[in-house]
Amino acid sequence: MPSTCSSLRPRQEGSRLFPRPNSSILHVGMSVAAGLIRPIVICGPSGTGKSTLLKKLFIDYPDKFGFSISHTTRAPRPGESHGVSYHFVTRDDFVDLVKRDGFIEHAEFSGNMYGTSVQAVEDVKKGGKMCILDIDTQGVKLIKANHAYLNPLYVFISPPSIASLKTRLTGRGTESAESMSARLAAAVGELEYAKSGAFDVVVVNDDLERAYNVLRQVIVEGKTDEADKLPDFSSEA
Ligand SMILES: Nc1ncnc2c1ncn2[C@@H]1O[C@H](COP(=O)(O)OP(=O)(O)OP(=O)(O)O)[C@@H](O)[C@H]1O
Repeated sequence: MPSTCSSLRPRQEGSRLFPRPNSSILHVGMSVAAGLIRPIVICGPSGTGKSTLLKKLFIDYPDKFGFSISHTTRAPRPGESHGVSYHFVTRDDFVDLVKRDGFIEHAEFSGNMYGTSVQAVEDVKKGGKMCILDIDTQGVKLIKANHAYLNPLYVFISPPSIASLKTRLTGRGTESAESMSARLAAAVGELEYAKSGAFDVVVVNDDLERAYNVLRQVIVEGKTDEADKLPDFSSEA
């Protein structure tokens, strides 16, 4: 399926809708007019509400965001077409693109390779739209290390507390006890990474409408000064 730039997690296939300041770059709207559209990196612990927030954004602004097409080595399914659902490529071609550093991130699931290419992100930009990359901290580190020229705005979606994260993951009903522990353990590392100042903007997803409004102002209106502060999780860690 076409998706915004994706995190390539297995959940992407099927259920995931979205495969992720400095004062000179605050005005996304103005940047669009000037042809300087920045990709938006959205990152945050699993269960913090990234998909929920992005879904609202896409509904409210259907024309503002572009869809990047992922690469895969799996065979097309009925109804899927090349360059629309995915770029369907051979394993040799995929590996060749990996070697040429053509992927922002790539991963293998169930014997098939998937990747978000730099070209796919740039194609969205060329089309005059913002590409949202919903990726994990590993992906953020890869972009910073290898593809910093993409110059994204790094947005961290934070839970109000680790306890609330646990409640949301439980409420979503998608996780086994084992997966829940793994996600919560990963969250601690992700929050530490956010604390290091890796993100331009933090949005605390406490009340959904409030958080959505902050995210909307940051992404659509370029008002990064409306963003939140990272909560202090030290009493919970
Ligand atoms: N502000 C909020 N208040 C309460 N519940 C919320 C809020 N935002 C999202 N949720 C709920 O929390 C659960 C997790 O949200 P969601 O699936 O959007 O998280 P996610 O960050 O995209 O997770 P993953 O990275 O695992 O895909 C969902 O059941 C969602 O309805």
